[in-house]
Amino acid sequence: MSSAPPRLEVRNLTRRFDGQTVVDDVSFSIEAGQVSCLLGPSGCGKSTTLRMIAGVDMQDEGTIHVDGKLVCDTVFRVPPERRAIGLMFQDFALFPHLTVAENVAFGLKEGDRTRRVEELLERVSLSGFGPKYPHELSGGEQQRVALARALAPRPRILLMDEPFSGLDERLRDGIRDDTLELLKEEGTAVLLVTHEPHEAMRMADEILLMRKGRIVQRGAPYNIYNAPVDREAAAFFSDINVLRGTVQGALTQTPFGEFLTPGLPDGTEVDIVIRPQHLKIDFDRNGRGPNPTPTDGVPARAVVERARFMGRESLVEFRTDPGGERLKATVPAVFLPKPGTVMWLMIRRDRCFVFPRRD
Ligand SMILES: Nc1ncnc2c1ncn2[C@@H]1O[C@H](COP(=O)(O)OP(=O)(O)OP(=O)(O)O)[C@@H](O)[C@H]1O
Repeated sequence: MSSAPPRLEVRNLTRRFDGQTVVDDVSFSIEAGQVSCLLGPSGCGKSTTLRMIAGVDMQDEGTIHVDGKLVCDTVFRVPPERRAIGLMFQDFALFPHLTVAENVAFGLKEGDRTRRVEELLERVSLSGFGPKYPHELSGGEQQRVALARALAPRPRILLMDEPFSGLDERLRDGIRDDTLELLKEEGTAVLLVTHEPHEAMRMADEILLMRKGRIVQRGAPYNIYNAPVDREAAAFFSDINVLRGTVQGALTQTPFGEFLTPGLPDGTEVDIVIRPQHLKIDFDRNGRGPNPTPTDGVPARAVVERARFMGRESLVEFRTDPGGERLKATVPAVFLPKPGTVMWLMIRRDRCFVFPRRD
């Protein structure tokens, strides 16, 4: 392991507006070549965090270091233009009166300017676009120019705030992948802000899940998705089903049999959370369902309320009978049973998360 300090290190960053704490003791670091994603719902403090790192807003508490050098604390402050930090925001605002080449060259000194502009335009597949003006380009092309412009001065860190949200959905995944490839090649440390879990999963080496000004969980996309820290974190990434129950003797009774809920005192109310893709659907066999198994527990009888085809999968909504619990299941195929059809559901026990209820 290298002993070099992280490219970006944020420690105990706090920001208050009108007595309200909107960024609350946030700490994280990003290595060169790493893409980290601040993910969270609207208003949780993502952009404010970014603005403090960029230097256009100032924290009430905490420090920011770049390559081990202090860039900002509550007294000392390197101005934004001397932080070697590139910015790319949603409305990437190319200068309309400058050509594509002039836009990309904007932050560059004389010298290898022409070569760097050509190199970057080629890299974002826009060779030959140099003399054009922004209004002659599609949204996706403009976004690629904005990326080239942001990377041209070889920033040590690139801050991106919802950079893809203005784009046509069909273009987005391709542009995200191309962007990621270029960022990795350049070795820039990237902090990307988004409220879209899909975007974070696609782009990030590490996700920093933010809520009400705090980072509630951090980790690789796989870990965040498969080991959410609480019910809200699970629900942020997909629809969820919640089975409610009460702990009795380290067990909780559900329509799918007993669940082990060790370590929780008797009487604790728990939510057992399962994603729709981890419900298994089986047919009714003259009033009988499949046999119980250790991995899937006891089957529960359920009646179809509604089934919809979603393109990549079918979403079937059930109501357990007896019990009346609403449950959603997805199937990666066309599966559209009629409302009123009796079926049986089982749940992958290894895919369930148990959380003490908070509300
Ligand atoms: N200059 C300001 N003055 C007062 N309140 C502010 C200011 N800037 C942000 N806020 C408040 O701080 C909170 C966090 O805002 P911020 O823009 O950081 O959230 P966000 O997570 O980026 O949301 P979004 O995804 O909608 O941009 C919000 O409640 C916002 O209204």
